[in-house]
Amino acid sequence: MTTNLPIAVTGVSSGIGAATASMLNDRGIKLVGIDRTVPESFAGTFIQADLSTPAGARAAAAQVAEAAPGGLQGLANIAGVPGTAPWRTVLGVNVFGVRELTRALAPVLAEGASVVNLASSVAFHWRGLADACARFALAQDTEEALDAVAGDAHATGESYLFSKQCVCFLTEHLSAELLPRRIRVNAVSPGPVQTPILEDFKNDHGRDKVEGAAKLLGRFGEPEDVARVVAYLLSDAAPWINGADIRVDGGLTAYRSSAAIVAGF
Ligand SMILES: NC(=O)c1ccc[n+]([C@@H]2O[C@H](COP(=O)([O-])OP(=O)(O)OC[C@H]3O[C@@H](n4cnc5c(N)ncnc54)[C@H](O)[C@@H]3O)[C@@H](O)[C@H]2O)c1
Repeated sequence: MTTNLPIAVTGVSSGIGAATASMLNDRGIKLVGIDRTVPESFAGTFIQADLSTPAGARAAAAQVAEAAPGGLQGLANIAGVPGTAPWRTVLGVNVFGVRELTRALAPVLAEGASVVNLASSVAFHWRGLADACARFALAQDTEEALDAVAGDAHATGESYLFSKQCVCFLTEHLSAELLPRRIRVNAVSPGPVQTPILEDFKNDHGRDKVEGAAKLLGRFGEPEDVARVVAYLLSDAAPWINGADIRVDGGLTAYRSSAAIVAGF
């Protein structure tokens, strides 16, 4: 949609969120940025907020709505925390932060607006866990939902992976929820990208595995590799892409998954 309404972007103080904000600003788009950390530089209205609780996300949404009285043409849910953080925080920010902020901002998203959620290429096989994702990500009471998965080895021991599997599910779900208003909701799933979170991934998943990916691909992804796709999905150039998950990983998932299939012959 071509309007001069702003786009709200979370996670603008670092990495992919900062690169997305800068790219959108270069294209003349007004911005409302949200992060728990104040950015070193940001062109637009910045709102400092903690998205780890539904109350925090809803308070952020109220401030965004105030900063954008005419409404929004888009929302990019980019803020996220790695699996080295406590699992409740990982699930709180990465799953409920996305759900609560999107639903709280839905009334101010203009008809034809676009929402983009940052998932991850590691969540590629999420459909095998779709029921568990739906049960968790759609729970009314988020504290109850967190308590309910406290004994679940996948949800707590692999909280980052589970959180991004839930984001893939939520993207399809929110896309269906917002379809009557012609609001598109898509996910972008990066492979390893050179941002501060990468060091946590190395600690969480194993240094050799993460660095091996860069050796295979020739390099790590750059924040701009991902920001470019987020900006595309937010734009008029992608009017018929809705409910999709776009992998941006230099071919890593295809390589690993085809190798696993061939090895199984
Ligand atoms: N970098 C990668 O390799 C990679 C790969 C796959 C997916 N991702 C996803 O991309 C997104 C962006 O990651 P990045 O690489 O730019 O990481 P980053 O650490 O550089 O940036 C994350 C941003 O989120 C903000 N944030 C974290 N918790 C918050 C909270 N409670 N409230 C508000 N803001 C909060 C941080 O302050 C930071 O500015 C994340 O969702 C991440 O999971 C990254």
